[in-house]
Amino acid sequence: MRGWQAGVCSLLGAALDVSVTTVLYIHGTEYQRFSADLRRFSVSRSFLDLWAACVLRLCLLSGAGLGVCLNPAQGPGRLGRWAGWLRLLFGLVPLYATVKLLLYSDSSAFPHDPWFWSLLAWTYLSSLATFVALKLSCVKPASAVVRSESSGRSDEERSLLDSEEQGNTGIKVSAVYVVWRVLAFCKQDACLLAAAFVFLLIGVLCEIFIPFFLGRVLEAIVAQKTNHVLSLSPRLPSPGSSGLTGGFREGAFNVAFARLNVRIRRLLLTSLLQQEIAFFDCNHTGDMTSRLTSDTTVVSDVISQNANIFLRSLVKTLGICALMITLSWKLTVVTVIGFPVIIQVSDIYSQHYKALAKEVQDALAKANHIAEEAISCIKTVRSFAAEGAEERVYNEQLSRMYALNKREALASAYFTWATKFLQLALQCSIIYYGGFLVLSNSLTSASLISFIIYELALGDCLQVSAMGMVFTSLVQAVGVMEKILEIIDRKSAMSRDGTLAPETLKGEVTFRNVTFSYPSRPEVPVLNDVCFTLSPGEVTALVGPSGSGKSSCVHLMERFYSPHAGEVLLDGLPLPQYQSQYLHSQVALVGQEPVLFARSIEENITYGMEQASSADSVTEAARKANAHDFIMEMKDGYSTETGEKGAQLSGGQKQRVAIARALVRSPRVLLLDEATSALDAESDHKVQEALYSIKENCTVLIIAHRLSTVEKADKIIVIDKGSVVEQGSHKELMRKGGLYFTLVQWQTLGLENSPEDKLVVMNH
Ligand SMILES: Nc1ncnc2c1ncn2[C@@H]1O[C@H](COP(=O)(O)OP(=O)(O)OP(=O)(O)O)[C@@H](O)[C@H]1O
Repeated sequence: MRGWQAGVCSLLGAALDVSVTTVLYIHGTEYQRFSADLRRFSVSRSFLDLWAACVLRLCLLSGAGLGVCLNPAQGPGRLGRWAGWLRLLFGLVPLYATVKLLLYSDSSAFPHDPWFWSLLAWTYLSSLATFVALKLSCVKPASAVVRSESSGRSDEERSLLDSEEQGNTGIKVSAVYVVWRVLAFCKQDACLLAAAFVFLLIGVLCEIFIPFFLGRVLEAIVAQKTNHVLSLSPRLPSPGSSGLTGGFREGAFNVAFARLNVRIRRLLLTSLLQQEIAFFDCNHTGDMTSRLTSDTTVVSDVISQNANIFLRSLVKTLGICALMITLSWKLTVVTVIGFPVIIQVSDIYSQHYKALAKEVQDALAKANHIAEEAISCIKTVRSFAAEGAEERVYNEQLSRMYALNKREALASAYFTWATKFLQLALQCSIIYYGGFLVLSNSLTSASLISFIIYELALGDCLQVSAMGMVFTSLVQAVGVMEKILEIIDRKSAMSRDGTLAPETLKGEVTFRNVTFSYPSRPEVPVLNDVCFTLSPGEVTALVGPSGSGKSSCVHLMERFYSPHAGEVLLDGLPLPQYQSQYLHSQVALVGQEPVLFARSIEENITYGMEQASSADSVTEAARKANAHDFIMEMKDGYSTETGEKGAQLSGGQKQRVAIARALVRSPRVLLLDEATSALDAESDHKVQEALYSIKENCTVLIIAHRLSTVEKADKIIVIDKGSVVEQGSHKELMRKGGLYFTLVQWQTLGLENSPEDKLVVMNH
């Protein structure tokens, strides 16, 4: 419902409310009740106060409704900020009505007064309706923005635009949904949890009869000076059985939540690994690893520690309430009066705390990211003497987190004060009213003693010692879990449901009118209507000034991104039609900065291969990549550990291992993006020879700044500012005297070929 519609409904509802309340209050037509009650108001007999409360509700609702109608854009938001306090205020009305019920219950007219019962029922009903109206008025108006601009964009861009509006990961989830999902994750352990719950029920049942028995015993000893009631004790459930079941309950819950922890971590990593590359361009690695490491730990710890206590307290609360009602419904009403206030205070607190918990997690993830980046790039940090700067940035994030922690602590303190105060007020009311009931012979002293013990136990269940703390922690866990679910539920913006996996593949790659820009910077065009073909059995070189879009072509061939317009075809069929696993087994890439994993050289070469390849094929690939000799010179040969990201190898060694890793797969398409840039001339020559020798079975694409390495290529494609400007063999292009000629000339002079350099040369 739109904001203004909810506002109008609120106004109409408020008018109806005041009309019905007035009719019920004056018993239809007895207008003189107003003047009579004004002259002789009695809190236990007159109901003018209930009518006045209704008028107050009318004023507040009309104000809120008018505000939303007159300002549909900002009204709901503003009202939303005050909704918690308004609900608290409106919640006091049914509480006050309940007090009136108790006061009026002593009157002889009480049981047979239909007007009173109607007025009471209407007050409860209208209070409930007020809550609903308030909720609807806070609904933000539906966005009228039609996303026409985004309709022409690729999936990734649309997804990233959504991400900007909804947070980095693109999905927002509510607290109810979070709890629902956690329960769904627990479905597989339903039997274990059911067993734990049965133990919990038995334990709680054993516990809650103890105060009942204690009341009888104390009354017998103190008032009747006898202890014969003690003989009843063996027939009552003993605390011993509660301890026994407690152990089983604890164990079963812990096992179930350990399994939940494993499941959440597995799902999270699976979802992360399925995301499109653009997602990682826009989200920090630190944030993602923080979700996997600290956030999942927080969730599993909090849930395993607190869900058990929470459930136990909840069941105990219900059992205690049932016994309290059987002891005295009037005293139970007095006790229950405090509940809505406690719930509302908890609600306001939980909203605030949840938002804070999320901010703390964000600040922590940012701090982690800074530390992680500084440590992993320590050489760069040291070479720029940036240790101080890194420390400063890290400290700033920690200070931010500390400030948030302080706000969390303050909110926690307020919550404790509020709940403690309410508990005290409730206990005083029960003792005062209970004493009155005993003195008027409406209640036995044994029942009062039992009731007071129950009330204390109920306080323990609901307040800080049990449910309060547990509630706080669970709210925190919900905030953290929301972030985890955002990732688990995120569907990759790039479909990976292609099914093609032909037995034979020629390896012809075609760029057909490809236009592309990176999803993280959609306004910057990178490729413009690019057309070219890489033919099987040929070595093709892609050359051009730095930033002209060469690596971007490779990214599209690897399907890291999707083109904005046009298509990339493999053997005449669009890449998305191929099965992802198959595509990457047929198209191998050696990137500009190849990444090795902290494993042995052999494991790095065979990385990701489903079928173990023979030692011979590994050696063969390493020989072609001119890596075999240096590997054999190492003490552990192919078992040598490469260190984190291959840090224990030189740049050239890393490149050669990476080339071997590509060659061992016998790919149909081999993409080499500056793959030999760190090699010395001799190694480069040997690797180039090997690459030219495998071209019979393979389509080879070479991107190289060192133009001497591409002279022998069957075809050279020259790309500039995202467009193909020339194509042909080295000789043809040299004859043509275009950009390629200029670049070669410039390199022959020994200068780098930046776009600026190129322009200067062209002008000459
Ligand atoms: N992940 C990315 N997100 C946004 N923009 C990018 C990304 N990668 C590259 N670009 C931009 O795309 C353009 C083309 O980059 P690309 O890496 O394809 O050029 P290149 O010709 O391979 O350059 P070089 O020879 O220096 O490697 C550049 O302007 C670059 O800033």
